Amino acid sequence: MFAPVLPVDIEARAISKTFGAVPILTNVSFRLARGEATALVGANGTGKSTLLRCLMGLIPTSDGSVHLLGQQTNKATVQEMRKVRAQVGLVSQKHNLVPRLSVLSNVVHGLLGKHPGLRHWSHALAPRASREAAMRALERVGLADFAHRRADRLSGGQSQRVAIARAIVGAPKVLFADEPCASLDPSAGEDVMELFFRLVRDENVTVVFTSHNIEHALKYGDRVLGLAQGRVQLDATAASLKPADLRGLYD
Ligand SMILES: Nc1ncnc2c1ncn2[C@@H]1O[C@H](COP(=O)(O)OP(=O)(O)OP(=O)(O)O)[C@@H](O)[C@H]1O
Repeated sequence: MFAPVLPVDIEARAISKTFGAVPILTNVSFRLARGEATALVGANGTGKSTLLRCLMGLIPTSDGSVHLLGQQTNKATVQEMRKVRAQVGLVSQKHNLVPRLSVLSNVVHGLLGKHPGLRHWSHALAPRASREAAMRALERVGLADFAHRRADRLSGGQSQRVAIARAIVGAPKVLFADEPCASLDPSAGEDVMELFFRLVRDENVTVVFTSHNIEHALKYGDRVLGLAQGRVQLDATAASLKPADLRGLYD
């Protein structure tokens, strides 16, 4: 019997990226299967965030191609890209909530990709189904009681949980997380990582996350991709690695 072949949700084919004349990413290739969590690690400035932005189609590659959920991003029409983006969520290092709006409105914003337009700007305007989906997402991150609080009256850990609710409200197939707990203290950071990975594992979401925390990379990643000066230096299952194998990336 052959093991079933999982669909590939994200593929980088020999991608390179330069800013001006400066090479940032060079000949980066990998394929990430459905439901796989990949930790992207490497020293400061080695190109992790740039790679995430290329994978999401937010910036063009200089060479090579990205295939996200079956769509070659540099060949996609605006409508095709919109369709892909509606199935993709992002959790960034700083939660990027709109401070003056309610927690619930901020979570409703997670549906803007699926329903572009003013109605998904504020929970008061949003259709009932969207408000209910946002409430369910808040329940899943344990913050239903905070739905009507202003976003700027939350702690860092609570804000990041709201950002997670916003990322999952549209039931994405793929989630990108750029140092999701970098701004949190170790205990709040651990809670956020536990919660995030419990939710994504429940839904078989494909995840790419960056982290400077070697323990997190090995604990939450199925696979670890290590970048050094914009090249893939390490590509292995987390189970086959020890912390020392990753420390070399920081020398
Ligand atoms: N828009 C841009 N224009 C010019 N250079 C850029 C731009 N964005 C990033 N860079 C440069 O690209 C390099 C890689 O940056 P990037 O943010 O991808 O690294 P990183 O691995 O995510 O770093 P960190 O771990 O510090 O977050 C850096 O030298 C950065 O200055």
